[in-house]
Amino acid sequence: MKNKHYDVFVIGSGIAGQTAAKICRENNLSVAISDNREFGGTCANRGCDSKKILLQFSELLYQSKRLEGLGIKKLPKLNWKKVQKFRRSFSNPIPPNTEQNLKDLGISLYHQSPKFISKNEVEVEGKVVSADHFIIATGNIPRELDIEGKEFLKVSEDVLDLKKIPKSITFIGSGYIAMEFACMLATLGCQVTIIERDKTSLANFDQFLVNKLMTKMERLGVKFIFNADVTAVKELKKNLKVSYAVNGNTETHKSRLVINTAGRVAAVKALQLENAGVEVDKDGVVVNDYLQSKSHPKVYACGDVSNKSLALTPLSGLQGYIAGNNVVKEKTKTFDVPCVPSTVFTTPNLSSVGYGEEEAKARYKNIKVYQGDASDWFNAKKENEDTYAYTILVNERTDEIVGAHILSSEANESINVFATAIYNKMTVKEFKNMIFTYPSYVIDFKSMMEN
Ligand SMILES: Cc1cc2nc3c(=O)[nH]c(=O)nc-3n(C[C@H](O)[C@H](O)[C@H](O)COP(=O)(O)OP(=O)(O)OC[C@H]3O[C@@H](n4cnc5c(N)ncnc54)[C@H](O)[C@@H]3O)c2cc1C
Ligand SMILES: NC(=O)c1ccc[n+]([C@@H]2O[C@H](COP(=O)([O-])OP(=O)(O)OC[C@H]3O[C@@H](n4cnc5c(N)ncnc54)[C@H](O)[C@@H]3O)[C@@H](O)[C@H]2O)c1
Repeated sequence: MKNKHYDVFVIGSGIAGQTAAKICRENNLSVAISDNREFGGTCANRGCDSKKILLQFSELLYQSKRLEGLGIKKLPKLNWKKVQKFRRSFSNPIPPNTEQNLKDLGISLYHQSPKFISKNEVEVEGKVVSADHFIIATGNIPRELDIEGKEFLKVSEDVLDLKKIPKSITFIGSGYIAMEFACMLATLGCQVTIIERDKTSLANFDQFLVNKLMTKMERLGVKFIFNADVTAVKELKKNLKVSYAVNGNTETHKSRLVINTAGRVAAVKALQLENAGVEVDKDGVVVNDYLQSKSHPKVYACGDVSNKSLALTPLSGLQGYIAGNNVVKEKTKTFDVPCVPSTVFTTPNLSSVGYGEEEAKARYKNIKVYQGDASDWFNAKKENEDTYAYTILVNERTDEIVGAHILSSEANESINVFATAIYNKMTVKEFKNMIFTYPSYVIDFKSMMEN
């Protein structure tokens, strides 16, 4: 077996791995990167970007439906084949372009999963490769459900790649992925059912808003089944039959497709990390604030696969930046969870930044909660949209805004204004002193913070 040595060996070519690899290379370290799938990672190949491209078509149809009879005479018709062709025009070039870009920087590429064979060596493509540092950036993969018939389950990337809109679909779990796809497919005429083990959807989000979102989704035709444990999937002639336990009874539901959206776990199995003594817990590779493996400091982990991540693209990029810099110069940067806005791209969007109500109440003595339904405000009415609501949290002692949660058709953009405000510790008074464009959703934020 041939031997090779690099200063740094990066595993995974998503945003985290690429960012770290480039920083190391820019600092003249010899760098290799491996991926056992197409280069470029989840977000660009089979996640955020593909999803947003598809969603804009269902959103356009939804907007047209809202305005049907108010000026829209005929609803647009979708050519799904063309929609998919358009989506692929973004995702197909990602792997070759990513590879070329990395090669141009002088980074060596491997197209296989490495296996650790000692603390500083992996076996990959028939070679034993040693490195001074390893950076694990292998991301997350769907959590396998250990149920009868699990081989019939599809996952999120199959939904992104649908050749046609199915007549019916069932999602197991109602987190980000299921809720986003459910809105898209229901709008496109698919019968959507969500089977969730918990008593609610999106348990980490503001439940006042989640309840309004679920009511809206029910109006779109989505059926929710809560407190249900899926036990089996069976193949019928045309459909799949899902069996689930609810209130001590076994019930069944039939649909054309069943999607496992019951969460994602760190992709570490193939790496044989036990041979390097790298500790892993239920959230991923156990790292310290420098993103160094706690049990093996020459190994770093960044992005979704680290146990300090929130599986979001901007955070994975940030962690890649921190890990790369710490490899170049030890202990130069630490990861403190920053103020992270996130959006569930549902209909309407559910966006959130800062503390939730419970967290804020636990952290501060007195919290002012501005909460309400804004569906009769101008912005919603002009779109004939029936769902628009908010929860904004303010530390009463300092008047600082500490959390904002918005359910609106464009919250994915406007939440960034609250992200800026919270990051800069703005008070309500300071926020209200700002001039915003009119008419806009952002200017409504001032009115939301009235008594
Ligand atoms: C459907 C979907 C929609 C999403 N939408 C959003 C969104 O709208 N906004 C947002 O912020 N986040 C979104 N996310 C999450 C976001 O995609 C991830 O947080 C982000 O891509 C993680 O980046 P990463 O570099 O850590 O990992 P990844 O991008 O997953 O990269 C890991 C890479 O490692 C490779 N790999 C895995 N195992 C091995 C191995 N053994 N050997 C070699 N290589 C390996 C993989 O093939 C992959 O290329 C979405 C995720 C999904 C699934
Ligand atoms: N817009 C975005 O930013 C975006 C979009 C998609 C994904 N992501 C990231 O990817 C991560 C993974 O998303 P996800 O939707 O797969 O997971 P998730 O963790 O958000 O949701 C999983 C859901 O499945 C439920 N569940 C778990 N086991 C179950 C079972 N056996 N039966 C029924 N329900 C079960 C959970 O209670 C939970 O509600 C997210 O946490 C997020 O960080 C982000």
